[in-house]
Parts: sequence; C-alpha cells; structure tokens
Amino acid sequence: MFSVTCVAPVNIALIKYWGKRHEDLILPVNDSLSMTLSTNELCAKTTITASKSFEHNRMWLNGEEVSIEESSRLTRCLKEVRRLALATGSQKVSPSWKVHIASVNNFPTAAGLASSAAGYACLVYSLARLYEIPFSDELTTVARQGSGSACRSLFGGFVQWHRGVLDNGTDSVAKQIVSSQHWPNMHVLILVVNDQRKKTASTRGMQNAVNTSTLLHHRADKVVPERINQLREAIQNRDFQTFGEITMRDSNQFHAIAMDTYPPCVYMNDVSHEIVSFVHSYNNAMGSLHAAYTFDAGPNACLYVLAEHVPQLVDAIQKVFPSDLMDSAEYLRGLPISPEHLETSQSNKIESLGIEPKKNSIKYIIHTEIGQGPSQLGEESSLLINGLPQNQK
Ligand SMILES: Nc1ncnc2c1ncn2[C@@H]1O[C@H](COP(=O)(O)OP(=O)(O)OP(=O)(O)O)[C@@H](O)[C@H]1O
Ligand SMILES: C[C@@](O)(CCOP(=O)(O)OP(=O)(O)O)CC(=O)O
Repeated sequence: MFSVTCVAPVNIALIKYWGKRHEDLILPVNDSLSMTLSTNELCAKTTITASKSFEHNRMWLNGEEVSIEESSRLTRCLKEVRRLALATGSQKVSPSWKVHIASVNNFPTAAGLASSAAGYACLVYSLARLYEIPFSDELTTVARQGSGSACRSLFGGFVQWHRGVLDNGTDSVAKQIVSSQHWPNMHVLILVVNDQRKKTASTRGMQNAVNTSTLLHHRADKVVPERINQLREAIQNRDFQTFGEITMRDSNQFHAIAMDTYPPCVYMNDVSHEIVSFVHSYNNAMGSLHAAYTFDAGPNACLYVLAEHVPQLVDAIQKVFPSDLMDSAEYLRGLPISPEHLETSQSNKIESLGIEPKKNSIKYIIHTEIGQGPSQLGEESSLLINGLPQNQK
C-alpha cells in the first residue's frame, strides 16, 4: 500500500478565463493570468492511497463519498496521469492498481472561491507524486482537463495559462511568470458576501456566453492579448497602479460579458456593486490606487492590496460595511492585523468617503497573501487510514 498527501492553493484570476473552444479538452478562447494564494489560509488537501488489494477506485470529497465513474473530469484526470506514469513514472506504484482518494477544502466548496481549481490541482499533483512523475508542462494540461483554472494552481506567484492553438490542446499550458518572492508584500482580502453554492456554475455560464455574447469574442480577440502584455510588465515592475487598473477593468469586462449573455447571467449582487463603488471612492481619497477588486463567478470580492496598506483598508471597510460580528475571531480570518496599525490609520480621510454605512452586508473577511504552488505533506497529515477515511470501515 502506497500513500501520498499534498496541499494545493487557490488562484484568483486577474485576467479571467471565460469561454472554451473545446468543451471536453477544456481549451479556452483566451489566455488568462492569475495570482496564487497562500495555502495557509485557503487550500485543498488530498490523500491518495494505491493498493493491489483495492477492488474499485473510490473518492471522498469533504467526507462524503462521490462516484469517480460518474464524473468524466475525474475519470479523465486519472486516465491521463496514469498514461504519464507509464511513460515517465518510476513504476514503484503500478498504474494498474486501484486508488482511494480523500480530499477536503478548508473553505466553502463551489461558492465561487475557486475550489475546483485547488481541488483538481491537488488531485493531479498528488497522483504525480504517487507515481513519481517529474513535474512538466504536460502535468498542467492534465489539471486543465479537471477544471480549466486548475492548471494555474500548479504554480505559486503569478501564472499565465496560454490558450494554445493546437486542436489536441498539448500547447494549452500554464507557466509561472514570477514566483511569490518577486512581490512578497502582495496581500489579498476576500470579502465574503455569500458562501452558499452559486446558481450558475462557471462551466455552464461560460458555455452560454460563448454561444450568445458578441462582446466575449471581441474581448478574446482584441482586448485580452494587449492586457496580458501590459499586466505582465506591471508585475515585472511591481507597478501597483497599472496592476490594479487592469485587474479592475478586466473584472468589469468579465461581468459585462455575463450581462451580455442571453439570457443574462448575474453573478454580482447589490453588495458587490457597493464594494466596487467603495474601492473607487477609497482610492480617490488616498490619491492613488491602494486597492483593486476582482469578482469571479459569484458576489464575493477579492481585493488586492499591498501589506502596508492592509490595516487602513480594513479600517475603511469596517466603517463603510460595519458588522455586528466585527469583534469576533470568525469575522476577520487568516493573517492577523496589528491593532497599533489600525489606530494609526488615517481615519479622517476614510470618514470623508461620504458613503452611507451598510450594516452586516459582508459575512466575513479572509486576509491572505501571495503564495507558493502545491506541496507534499508527511504521513501524519494523511486523510486515509489503511485506505479509508477514519469514520469508515
Ligand atoms: N478538493 C477537491 N477535490 C476534487 N474536486 C473538487 C474539490 N473541491 C471541489 N471540487 C470539484 O469542483 C466542483 C466545484 O466547482 P465550481 O466551479 O462549481 O465551484 P468553485 O470552483 O468553488 O467556483 P469558481 O470556479 O467559479 O471559482 C465540486 O463540485 C467538485 O466537483
Ligand atoms: C470566473 C473564473 O473563476 C472561471 C473559472 O472557471 P472554471 O475553471 O471553474 O471552469 P471549468 O473549466 O468549466 O471547470 C475565471 C478564472 O478563474 O479565470
């Protein structure tokens, strides 16, 4: 019996992937660019055990057994990694043995917080460790076939998923632009407005958009190629002004495409729009960009902010979006914020934003930072004992 346990990060796109040119191979209509978040606050953790004696492939997601056979994406990932194992693996673990897989996310699943990205990246990375397959671009093409955005979670720092031009998808790979060390003070505040399952899954939403939105095709052909180059340069130069503006514009254009879909697909809600207005007013008051928002296929905001500006931004959020739970540990999760910093923040500027406070519209905030790619953990972290979750016989 052989077992490995790994963690993989969430990534949040700055230039969004939205639309496929091939459904099964998951080939996108445009390049996308993301930042990987630290696994300390948000991660998927997966244990895979292989044994000659297992009769079936089995999987447990957040403690519930799920059918691998019924999921074409899971089946495809397993098949593709086993193909790589036969070609380049060590053969210590036979690819013909059945596997038992357990995976947990330490944050809400399918709520627009990129659980599929972390989940499939973790699955593919763990399988690669199990079969001792050397890391290569090809591994990102396998994760891509689990969920498109998952290919970007195989790296830390800033990552570009190249759309590729080939019909078989072998050139549709993710590559790291720079590691997390390049811009280590890049922090993120995730403002959780709603952590319930979303109405229209990304897969379905982007299918409808490809079929009905003319704006989507303009964006893919004309807008994204230029934006990718500008954003890559901004990242190289650690230029937060350009970085922030491109990020916000791309989020806005992605949601404009959702609205241009027929019938329209609405992911942001009233609170999301209030957060957008707040960020623009806050930046105006600061005299330059101190925060940049992006929204995935849901109402939750992801704010990029440099570490030194976090206390002041949190202070402003608490003034404009006060919560009854503000003093509880559940409200501000993740990295701590020092109280002295909060006191010294320039509250006079923030008072003058002129926005009517909106009580209890943000459920909680996750404070995290740029992070590294997946990693393997020791045996003590295993989610399976003798191939089964602890509560199973
Ligand atoms: N840890 C995991 N291991 C394997 N698969 C996972 C894991 N977590 C999530 N998934 C898969 O991803 C699906 C959720 O994907 P979905 O795209 O609907 O939500 P999301 O990834 O949270 O949101 P978004 O991609 O819009 O940010 C789950 O139903 C499951 O099939
Ligand atoms: C809005 C997004 O988060 C969409 C992510 O879509 P998925 O990768 O979840 O879609 P599938 O490939 O169909 O599984 C933007 C992004 O992450 O680039």
